[in-house]
Amino acid sequence: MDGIFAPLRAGALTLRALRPEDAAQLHRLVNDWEVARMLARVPFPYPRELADEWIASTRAQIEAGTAWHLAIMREDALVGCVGLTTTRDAPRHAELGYWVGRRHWGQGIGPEAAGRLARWALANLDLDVIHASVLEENKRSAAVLARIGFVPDGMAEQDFTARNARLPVRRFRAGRAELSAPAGQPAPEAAPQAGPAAAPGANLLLVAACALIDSDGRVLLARRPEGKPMAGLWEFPGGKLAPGETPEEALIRELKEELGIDVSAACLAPFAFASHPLEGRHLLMPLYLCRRWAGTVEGREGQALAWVRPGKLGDYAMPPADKPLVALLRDFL
Ligand SMILES: Nc1nc2c([nH]c(=O)n2[C@@H]2O[C@H](COP(=O)(O)OP(=O)(O)OP(=O)(O)O)[C@@H](O)[C@H]2O)c(=O)[nH]1
Repeated sequence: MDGIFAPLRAGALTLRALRPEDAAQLHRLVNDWEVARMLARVPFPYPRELADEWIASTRAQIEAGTAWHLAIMREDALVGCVGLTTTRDAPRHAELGYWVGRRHWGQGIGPEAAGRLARWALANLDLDVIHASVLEENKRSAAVLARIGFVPDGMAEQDFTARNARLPVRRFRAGRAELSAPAGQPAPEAAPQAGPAAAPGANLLLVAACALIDSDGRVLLARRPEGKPMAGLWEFPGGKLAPGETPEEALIRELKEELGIDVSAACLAPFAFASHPLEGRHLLMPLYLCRRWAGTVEGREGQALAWVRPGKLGDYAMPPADKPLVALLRDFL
């Protein structure tokens, strides 16, 4: 096992860091004109030593946090590679690419692997947009991107090493709105239609949230995990009100479930509220402050947590509804 990257499961596939011993298999798959001719930076013929060098460079990039090129494994066999590279001159943007060995084509490996890496990246890296380019003639790859949720983003040109030519490429892009549901699953629940007969407030989404403040005056933010709408954004812990619950009851329950702490209603001080359109509904979210709780704060649902100084809250990407709350908190604390 190597500790530089925790492998990702994608159906029957595993995406893991490339290892030196993958070089021979990788070389066999990529040293194929049908594969190399579609890839911008792959030479043909592909020298065997290049596989060693490239694998070493991918491991250095993962450690530096600049790119994640991963082996697509099915059982013990390497079947292709999928990669995501951060864009140096555009913060919060990255570029996705992948290839699958010819003998493994037509088995749904591309969408499964590329979709998983793209969703993981939006949830775990500081990104908002993922781009991808495919050679204009590469209809198969364009279809894979569309299936994952990528949308067309115009045309461009790129140098293709194996062809020794500059060729037209189709650009694609996807953000949280496009990638929030795993491939093949429906997008987040549709908003109920509030017709003329609907009860007042029927379109409201009631969410209670809490700014936990520690003894150093730092505020707790939690990162929305992969698979949820807006994955990767930071938010105040909390959640939707269950039927019949008060905001305080909902928060006490959510803070126990999400963070493993016990909070009493007397320690929840109402502070401000957010009122914002959200996915066809209208979010109404009271924000409480809490400085006293019992137990140790831990991410019970695998979510990343950060204790943030008020002056640094602006460095964390949060849902649009939270922006005014952050400004108020900064002034208050
Ligand atoms: N907890 C919390 N939710 C927020 C914040 N800002 C904001 O827009 N929201 C939105 O309010 C809703 C919170 O609901 P939730 O967290 O219980 O629900 P969920 O969709 O994540 O999952 P669930 O339905 O499985 O419980 C989400 O749509 C979330 O994006 C915030 O600061 N804290």
